[in-house]
This record gives sequence, structure tokens and C-alpha cells, in this order.
Amino acid sequence: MVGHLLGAGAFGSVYAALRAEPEPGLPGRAALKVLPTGTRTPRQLRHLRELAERETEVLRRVRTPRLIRLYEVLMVDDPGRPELDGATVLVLEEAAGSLDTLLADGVPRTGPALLAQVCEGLDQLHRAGWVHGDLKPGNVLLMADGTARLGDFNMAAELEGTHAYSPAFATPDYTPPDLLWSEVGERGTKIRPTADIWAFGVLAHVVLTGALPLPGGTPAARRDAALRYARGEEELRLSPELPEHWRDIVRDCLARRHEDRAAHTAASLLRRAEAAAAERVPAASPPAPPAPRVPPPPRRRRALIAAGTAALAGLGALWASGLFHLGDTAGASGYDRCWRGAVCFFSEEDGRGEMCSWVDGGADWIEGPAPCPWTARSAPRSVFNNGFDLTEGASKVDVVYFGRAAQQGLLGCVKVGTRTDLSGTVRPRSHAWVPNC
Ligand SMILES: Nc1ncnc2c1ncn2[C@@H]1O[C@H](COP(=O)(O)OP(=O)(O)OP(=O)(O)O)[C@@H](O)[C@H]1O
Repeated sequence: MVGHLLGAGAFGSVYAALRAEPEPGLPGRAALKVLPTGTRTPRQLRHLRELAERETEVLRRVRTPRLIRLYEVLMVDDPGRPELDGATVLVLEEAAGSLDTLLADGVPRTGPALLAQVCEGLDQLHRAGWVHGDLKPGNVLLMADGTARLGDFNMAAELEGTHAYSPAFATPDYTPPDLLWSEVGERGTKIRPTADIWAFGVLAHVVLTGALPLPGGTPAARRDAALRYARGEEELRLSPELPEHWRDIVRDCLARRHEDRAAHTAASLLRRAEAAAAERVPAASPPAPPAPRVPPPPRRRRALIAAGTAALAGLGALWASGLFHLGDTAGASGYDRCWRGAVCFFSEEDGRGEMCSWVDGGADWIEGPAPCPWTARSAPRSVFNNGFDLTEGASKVDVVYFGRAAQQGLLGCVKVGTRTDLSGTVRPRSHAWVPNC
């Protein structure tokens, strides 16, 4: 089932999706990142293919907890729809949102902890020999349990010795000064892990103060400020809002020269960021800081969303192939959030609170490929079996749930069509679809 638009970037549109046919080892719920290739010139097409390949390559090879997971890659093969023919669809672990949207509400209370998690992601990526190349709030994905994972690896580049080559597309406000004017060779821009270290410094400043570290009301003015700073004509003036124990971290990440930033690895920053995050556990969200605020997303975003929606309409071929059906739960509340075909468990009574849903079996809710993290802390308080029934051709319609992974330790069963409160005294860890309770 392809649902609502989750987000759109410069290259791809991302949709919520539910798997129609259960597939062993794959979750029922996912995010589909569609990288369309139609209506482009051959040169643009080559670029888009290269970006898709970068993302696929890094996510296939680096499977670490702080990177969004890639489940599979699909190609649209439909000459009847030239706008989509050859499009790459990445089936990704679904996030609940991105840091971008969280920041729209002001400085987040959870900012320090999220920054430590971002740093952990960078450390995992760098250790695996890759540079992200485009770290920014929109590429920090927030999971349903509130933790962060790195996403969007279009610009990622594998290190060849001390450096890597990335396409010259990075976001200027997060790009170190030495790369803003660097040459773009045949293989792209030469980047090093210190590019991510700089971007992390900018991100930390934005997350903790709501403002970019370099002054200027426009990207061009901020680029000039970066140049003056890099030349030593100007000092770095960090916001007074920046908490004391983060100042040195941000200052080290934003060192003028690559050589100075190279003294700090993601691993060493992670240790410092974790210590700084542990220092600050504020009781309430501080008020949003004054201007200059982070600039709003560029205008093209809206156009891209429209383009993405058009692409979705054309994706019928892929979904009609039996892989996904169309549907939408955007704006729904309570039990109505549960997708048709899925079984949903909720953290509160009457389908309220957090929800986890599956259209297939869940062999391990904690460590499996389709986890439900909040059930590690608290037992579900309600359930809705919104599965397909016998009249719709389904053979396994009821759901049994178990106390241990791999369908061990039977706890209970929910008949198809049932929505009910649970006692809250048992904590399921796996489930399976069966013909009859
Ligand atoms: N796995 C996911 N789950 C939920 N939402 C996602 C997921 N991946 C991406 N998104 C949403 O879609 C938006 C765009 O995704 P992404 O950044 O990967 O696309 P892009 O075209 O490569 O973007 P960019 O302009 O940053 O290069 C993200 O900011 C986020 O809001």
C-alpha cells in the first residue's frame, strides 16, 4: 500500500508504504524513496543514476544501528510510463519525521541527546570507510521512539585513502569553507571526513541555538562570511545561547582549516558529545532564540512535492504488480490509524498513544527487522486486527501473539476485525497470522 508523502528532497520523494504480500524477513511497513528519472536530459539522467547508486551502495554495505536501513531496491520497468520507467525505488525503514520538522517548533529539549546519536552515526559511517557529504537537519531522521538515524546518502562517498569523491551538490550552509571554492574534477569534489565534522558543528549550533553559526541573511552573505572566516579576517562568533559544555565541541568542528578539524574524529567527538548531552537534562523546552533563524527550506521543495505526487499517480504499474496497494491514513487518529490489512498494537487504551503495525508476521519486536521499540519498555494496552478476512481471499486472518521472540510462549490471540483493550499485564515480543484463534 502506498500512502501519504513523507517528505521530498531535491532528488527524491518519499512515501509511506505497507507491504501487500508478506515477505519473510521483511517488515510490513516501509518508506519508499522514489528517484524518478523520466523527463530529464541524458546528462541529468546519468547524475540521478549515480546518486541512486551511491545511496544503494552505502546502505547495502554499511548496516549499522544509526543508519536508516535499506530493505530492498526496486526498479520500475514500464516503457508505457516514460516519466517513471527506470526509476529506482529504495524500500527503507520508515522514520516518523526528520530533525528539520522538529526544529520548526524551536530549539528541541532532546537536542543534546539527538546530537550524540548523530555523532554515533557519523562514527559508524566513517569507521566503515564512508563520508556522508550532506549532513543537515533534513537528513537526520527521527524514529518513532524519538531516536535519530542518518538518512539520505546520495552524496556519500567511499574513502580512497585519505579522501573520497562526491558529486558537487552539497548544501552550502553545511559545507566547510575549503570545499565552497574547491575545484570540481571529473570525479566530483574531493572530500574528507572533516567535511562531515564541519557539518556536525553547524548542525549542533543550529539544534542548540536555532541559528546558523556564520552571520548573514542570505546564503550568499553567509558564504562570504565563511570566506572571511577561512581567510582569518573574521573570528567565529558563536551564539551566546550555545550551552557552555558544547562550545568547545562546536568550535573544534568549525576550525578554520581542514588540518585543524582533522585532529578530531567522529569517535573522539562522540565521547565528548555524550558527556555534554549527559550534562544537560532540562526540565522544559527553553524559549525559541531570536533571529537569525535557520532559513526556511528552498522554494523548489513545493514544486518537487507536486512532481512527486504526479510520480506517485504514475507508480500504478509498480503497485499494481501486487507489491503494494494504494491507501492513506494521513490525518487519522486512534484505531483509524491502523492500515487496512495490518494488525496494530497501541501503547494506550482505545487505539491511542504510540502504534506499531505489521501486515506480515513479527518474529522479534525488539531485535527483528520490523521492531516496535516502545514495547521493550511498556506493554501494549490495545490492539486492532484490521487484517483481510476469508471473504477477501486471505487464509490466515487471526493473530496470535507470544511472550518471546520467534513465536515462543503463547500469550493470546486476536480475531480478525477485533479492536479491543488489553490488560497491560503481558508484554508480547512476536506474533504470527493463523487461520483461526
Ligand atoms: N526512511 C524515511 N522515513 C520517513 N521519512 C523519510 C525517510 N527518508 C526520507 N524521509 C523524508 O523525506 C525527505 C527527503 O528525503 P531525502 O533527504 O532522502 O531526499 P533527497 O531528495 O535525497 O533530499 P536532499 O534534498 O536532502 O538531497 C526527508 O527530509 C524526510 O523528511
